[in-house]
Amino acid sequence: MKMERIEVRNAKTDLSGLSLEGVCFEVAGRQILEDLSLRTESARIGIVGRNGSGKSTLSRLIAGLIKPSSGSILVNGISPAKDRKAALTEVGILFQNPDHQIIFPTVQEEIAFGLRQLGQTRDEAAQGTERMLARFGKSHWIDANVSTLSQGQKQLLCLMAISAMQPKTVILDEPLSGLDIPTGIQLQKYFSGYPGNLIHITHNPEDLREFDFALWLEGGRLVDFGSCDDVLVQYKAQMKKWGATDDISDLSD
Ligand SMILES: Nc1ncnc2c1ncn2[C@@H]1O[C@H](COP(=O)(O)OP(=O)(O)OP(=O)(O)O)[C@@H](O)[C@H]1O
Repeated sequence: MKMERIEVRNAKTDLSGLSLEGVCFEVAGRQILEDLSLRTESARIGIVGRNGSGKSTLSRLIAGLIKPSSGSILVNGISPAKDRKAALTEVGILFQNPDHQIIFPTVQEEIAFGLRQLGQTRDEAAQGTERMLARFGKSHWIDANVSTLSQGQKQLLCLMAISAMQPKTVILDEPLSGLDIPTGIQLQKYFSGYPGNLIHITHNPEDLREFDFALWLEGGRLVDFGSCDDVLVQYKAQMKKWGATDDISDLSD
């Protein structure tokens, strides 16, 4: 168990990558995350851990959607919860369930909204939306009502909406888990070529094949972090061990 180690890959500054310093998160008197500290400049960060270990909560903190109860979080040198304007270009998040993300009734509005948030005019946002749809071969979706899309298609819409904004860091909160195999492979291919940084939450170590850094959460605490290969070897061994027990009451709470 390594709890307090700080990694500085390339002891420069906080201006690139992810930095957590004593991050705690509490809700309704319950400690969800406890004293998370690490620093990395890796462009590909995986987050693993069992159900309920705090992965989604950490991803929302990193995206700045919620604030830590104590401690600080920097993504590429900015505090996403404090500097919401800068966060728009620094960090985007793709949720597991697209219904938690989509807020507009039509495809056009959903993609254009993010671009308007970045300060683009209505015309610029409309052009950016058309370009993004064309890039994914979905120009015919422009006037589609979101309710007519399947889950996988909605996930692709969320991906296009995020990609249009080109954030430096994209957080993937298990976005592939509800998709059919070809769609999952295609999205994974798209992400592996993403020019910015990726933070990928997953239960499947296979998703992190090309990743260089991983952190492992259990019960809201950091069990391990560092080289992805090293962390995943330990993680897989422990998951197998826990999976081999018959005690179903031992499921994470
Ligand atoms: N707003 C909240 N109020 C109360 N409890 C919460 C809240 N948000 C999260 N939790 C609790 O915090 C713990 C961590 O939840 P979180 O969703 O971050 O875990 P996770 O690792 O993403 O789980 P999964 O892999 O199942 O998606 C869970 O026990 C959850 O019930």
